[in-house]
Amino acid sequence: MASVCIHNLHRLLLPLSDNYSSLRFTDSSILSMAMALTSSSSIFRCPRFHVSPLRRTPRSPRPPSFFSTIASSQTSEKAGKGGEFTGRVGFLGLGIMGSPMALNLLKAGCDVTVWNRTKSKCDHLIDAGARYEPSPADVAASCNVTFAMLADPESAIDVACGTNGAVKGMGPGKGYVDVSTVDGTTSKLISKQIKDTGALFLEAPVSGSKKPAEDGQLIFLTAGDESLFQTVASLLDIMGKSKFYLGEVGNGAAMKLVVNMIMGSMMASFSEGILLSEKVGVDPNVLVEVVSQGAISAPMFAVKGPSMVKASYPTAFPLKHQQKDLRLALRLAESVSQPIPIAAATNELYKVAKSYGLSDLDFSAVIEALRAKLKQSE
Ligand SMILES: NC(=O)C1=CN([C@@H]2O[C@H](COP(=O)(O)OP(=O)(O)OC[C@H]3O[C@@H](n4cnc5c(N)ncnc54)[C@H](OP(=O)(O)O)[C@@H]3O)[C@@H](O)[C@H]2O)C=CC1
Ligand SMILES: O=CCCC(=O)O
Repeated sequence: MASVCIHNLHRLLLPLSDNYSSLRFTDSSILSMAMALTSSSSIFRCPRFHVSPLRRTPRSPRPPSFFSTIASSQTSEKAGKGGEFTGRVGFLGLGIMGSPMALNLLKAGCDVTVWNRTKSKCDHLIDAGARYEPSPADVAASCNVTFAMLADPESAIDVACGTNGAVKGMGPGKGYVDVSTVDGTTSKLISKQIKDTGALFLEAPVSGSKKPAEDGQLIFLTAGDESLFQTVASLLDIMGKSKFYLGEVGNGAAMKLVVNMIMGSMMASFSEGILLSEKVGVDPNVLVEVVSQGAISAPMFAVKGPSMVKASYPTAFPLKHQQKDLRLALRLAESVSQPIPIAAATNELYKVAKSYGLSDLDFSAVIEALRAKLKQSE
């Protein structure tokens, strides 16, 4: 098995090494990856990552999901309801995800107060009935529960703990729900500062992109104060289709990073496949169709594939955020001494894509990094 593994890794990684100056895979590094893969039977055993107690609480009946092909109009259950939560809801961070999430709360009848670093992004929500406060501290002070959807660990910490950060407005009886994708260390830091005020904390990163956010079809990966999870359950149900409670703070972040690590590698592999099919004269549109009918079918391939073939990358999940998540997943793996060679190579590819100025395009634009190198080699 070891020799097969070494051979395959060799074939996989050496071309990358040849094509990218930033990718340096030597025979010895490939050997150590292969040894890690073959000697670590834990890859095939139960993972060391425990998410106990785990509870998944899907809503019923479910409106159609983003990728569902079932036509249905069951979305009316969201309309006109603030759920069981009757307090004031704050929302910090109104980017691609935060904006539709806050809008869905408003549409459901919630009393929502918004803040965003770039104030103009609040305007359409204010028009839709939201209140506005000039700082995260003011939002937290005027609301019972405050959600935050920020770009990365640095901005999540700054908005929560910085000057005029949410912590300054928190206190007993309040709750802070961070739905940004960050690492566990960041989440624990924010949790501690929030809880030191007497307030409760829940991390709740989401699976699902722009369209699921618009459709209220996100998947929440929550951890932290279970009583806050119960308090905001009806709000999560407005914004999402299911929610998982995963125990202590850090488990939600870890789950999210593992999911996005897999997603980033899948997208990189899919990109290579599209380019190889083009190169050998096989219609990549047909490839997308074939993939969609087989065992490796995934909604992501079906949704992104056709536009990737047309070299169109309308941003749903910015490439810079995917690279951030790979970076954080590598750190997570490092913290438990687990080799993740595929994710490591994938991260290098996304870094190359960023260096080509693709950061703000959809993460499917990673194919352009491969395409550019292909052209250089021709
Ligand atoms: N897009 C997607 O498909 C998904 C994204 N996520 C995660 O959700 C989070 C948000 O993603 P998304 O909405 O796409 O990202 P965007 O880049 O569209 O929005 C980022 C938000 O963070 C704010 N922000 C950035 N830096 C700072 C700072 N230093 N101080 C204050 N505010 C700051 C931005 O404010 P401003 O408007 O002023 O720039 C904006 O509100 C990320 O962690 C991402 O990984 C999770 C699931 C899916
Ligand atoms: O973090 C981004 C996730 C995007 C998705 O789940 O489609």
